[in-house]
Amino acid sequence: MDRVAGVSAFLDADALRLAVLGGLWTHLDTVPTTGSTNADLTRASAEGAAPGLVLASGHQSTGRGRLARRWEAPQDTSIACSVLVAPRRPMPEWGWLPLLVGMAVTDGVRAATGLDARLKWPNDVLVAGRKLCGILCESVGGVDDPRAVLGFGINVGLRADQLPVPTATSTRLEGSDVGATPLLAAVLRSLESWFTAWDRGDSVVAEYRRRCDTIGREVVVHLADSDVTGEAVGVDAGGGLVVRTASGPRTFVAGDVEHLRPA
Ligand SMILES: O=C(O)CCCC[C@@H]1SC[C@@H]2NC(=O)N[C@@H]21
Repeated sequence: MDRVAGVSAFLDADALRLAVLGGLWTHLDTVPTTGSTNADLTRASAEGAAPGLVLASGHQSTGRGRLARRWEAPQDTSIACSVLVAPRRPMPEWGWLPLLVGMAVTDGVRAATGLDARLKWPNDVLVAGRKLCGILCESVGGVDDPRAVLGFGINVGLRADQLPVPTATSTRLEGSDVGATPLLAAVLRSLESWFTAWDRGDSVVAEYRRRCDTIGREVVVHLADSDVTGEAVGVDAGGGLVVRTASGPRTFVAGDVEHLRPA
């Protein structure tokens, strides 16, 4: 399904424009419902839209998750948002993009709700150990004009019986009555600063480490065909997790990480 134009009662487009447009974000739309905001911006990019575009919705009928999973929530219970960017960093460093979004969501949630949001590598935003946000970044455009769609979904008003899995949570369930509009504005402002800093070549590793509960812990990295145990010691220039294992350091660019104990 394509996006349905109209006024979203959940996300106030005028207030969001006032709060975030003017720098990196150049154009912002909200819609009550759509298929997938990532799909919409992928299409918009192919049709010539300029980077800086933001699309947010209170509902998706075919929301995309990682590993070809679905990402869905009842109408106006979860923020679905995607932004179109044109990173200048070399592509091998684009593994940082989902990490930057995770940092921005962590900071935005903390600023707008006061909740103690933390990161699990690469980009799981957790509150009280439960997942508040899903992030999906996709490369679009050609070799001459590479771009990325950065998509994130933040659970806001979901009740316990509406959670997709028991390990998920929402700002409401964690005790915050924050509205979707101020929360999204805080996340977009933070994403602008983290993306801009990283894109001009600043190191953001120390700031990522400060927000991340994975580094400094004993972890198990679950791979398709094996499990690797060791101490997570850092994140490299490509966004990969560096783990000190019994057989030496290894870097993982993907994998499901389980936290064991503090190292
Ligand atoms: O599997 C995950 O954890 C990632 C979920 C990403 C969901 C967001 S919601 C906005 C954007 N549009 C999509 O279709 N997916 C992402």
